[in-house]
Amino acid sequence: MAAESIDHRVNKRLDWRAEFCDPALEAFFRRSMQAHDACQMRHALWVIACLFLTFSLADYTLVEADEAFTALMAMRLTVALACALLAMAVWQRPSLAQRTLPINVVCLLTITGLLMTFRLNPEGALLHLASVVSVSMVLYLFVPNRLPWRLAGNAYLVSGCIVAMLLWSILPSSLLATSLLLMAFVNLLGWMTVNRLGRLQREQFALLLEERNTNRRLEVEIAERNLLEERLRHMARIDPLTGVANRRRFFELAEQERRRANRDGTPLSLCMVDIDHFKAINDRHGHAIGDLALTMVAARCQSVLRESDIIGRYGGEEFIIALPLANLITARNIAERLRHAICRQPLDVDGLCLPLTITIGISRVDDSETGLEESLQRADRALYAGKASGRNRVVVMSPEAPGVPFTGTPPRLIPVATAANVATAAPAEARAGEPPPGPA
Ligand SMILES: Nc1nc2c(ncn2[C@@H]2O[C@H](COP(=O)(O)OP(=O)(O)OP(=O)(O)O)[C@@H](O)[C@H]2O)c(=O)[nH]1
Repeated sequence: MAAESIDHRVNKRLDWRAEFCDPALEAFFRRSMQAHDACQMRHALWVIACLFLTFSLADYTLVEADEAFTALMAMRLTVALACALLAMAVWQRPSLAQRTLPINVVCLLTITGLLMTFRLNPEGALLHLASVVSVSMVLYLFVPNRLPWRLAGNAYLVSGCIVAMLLWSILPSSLLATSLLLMAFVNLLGWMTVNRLGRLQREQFALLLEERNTNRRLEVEIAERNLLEERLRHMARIDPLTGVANRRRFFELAEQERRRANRDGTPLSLCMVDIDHFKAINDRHGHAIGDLALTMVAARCQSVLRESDIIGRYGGEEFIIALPLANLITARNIAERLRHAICRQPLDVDGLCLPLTITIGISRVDDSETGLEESLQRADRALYAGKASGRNRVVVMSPEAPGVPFTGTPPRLIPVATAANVATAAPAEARAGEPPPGPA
């Protein structure tokens, strides 16, 4: 079971075995302890194997080199070999350290082998007692068996030891009671220690899980907040209806462009775009259709502009565009393209065919200006001049004659307004000395 599936239910309650009452949590704990248990198991097995072989030295001093000694050695070697084999198997497959069967088979073999030494060497009473105590402690402290199996193994060890001692009269009866007390004490101590260790481990594990759950919840919360912040930032920048920059964002970006243009000595032009007779669309078809039409006009304008151009909604049915690197001639050409993009084909708004036109007022930001306000006013004046002179046209306001716009007749290209051309009111294309339309 994955950590996520036991989320929110880290039940710290433990049973008499010092295991989690929740079986899923216990299984998860045991799985997470697998590597640790495997390591512990390997060490325990090597310790038992070494102990068994070491005690053969004592056998050698106590038993003469006869058949009994050979049998003892054979038994000790068998146990040591079984332990070594299991240790190597656990090294290969750590999951074996938590399998009841192989652990208990080796425990059974070890304990039986130990009891057999009683028979083969009835003289070494104290040696046997020491072996029983050692193996008992190893079974409790190092073999990562579950508590009932540890208790069962030790019960077999103690009862076998008592039976063997009585059967083969190994211990004088005066020492039997003391030995029993000693074994009972060792078992009590072992049980209490295992219980305490198990509880501590599981309490720590539960705390760790809780901490992990809290961290995960915090991560989710942080991600949600970041998303919300990003959405808010987006909402603070974008006009929700048309998807273009809102007025505040437009002026942030346009101001950056103005400073860059000023620094690099490059041109920057502003276009004020207003939809003609938009009120009539609202009145005739309703605001919902008006909204859709606004969105489509913004999209058509965007499709004509370059990535570096900045378009924003100025308010109502008015848009504003900053054209970096565009002098008035280029700006006028771009504005004409915008105008054509809108008027060349009626908008298909929700099945309705809406013929729309726009009027555009243009001004260039002058190098001497420290903000966008003045050029904005000029563009606004040009726009209103365009409205006044019939709409559906581009009007350019020259910085040299800011109060006097030049209006031309669509769809002809309209040159930069100057005092001279206003005075003569000659057709734009016929004006001599103007540079031809083209990139700035
Ligand atoms: N549907 C819709 N209409 C809007 C929105 N903002 C402004 N308007 C409408 O746009 C219309 C603008 O009307 P006017 O300022 O009289 O301009 P016009 O009708 O376009 O006329 P001219 O600009 O003189 O050609 C008003 O009816 C506003 O209600 C909007 O977000 N959605």
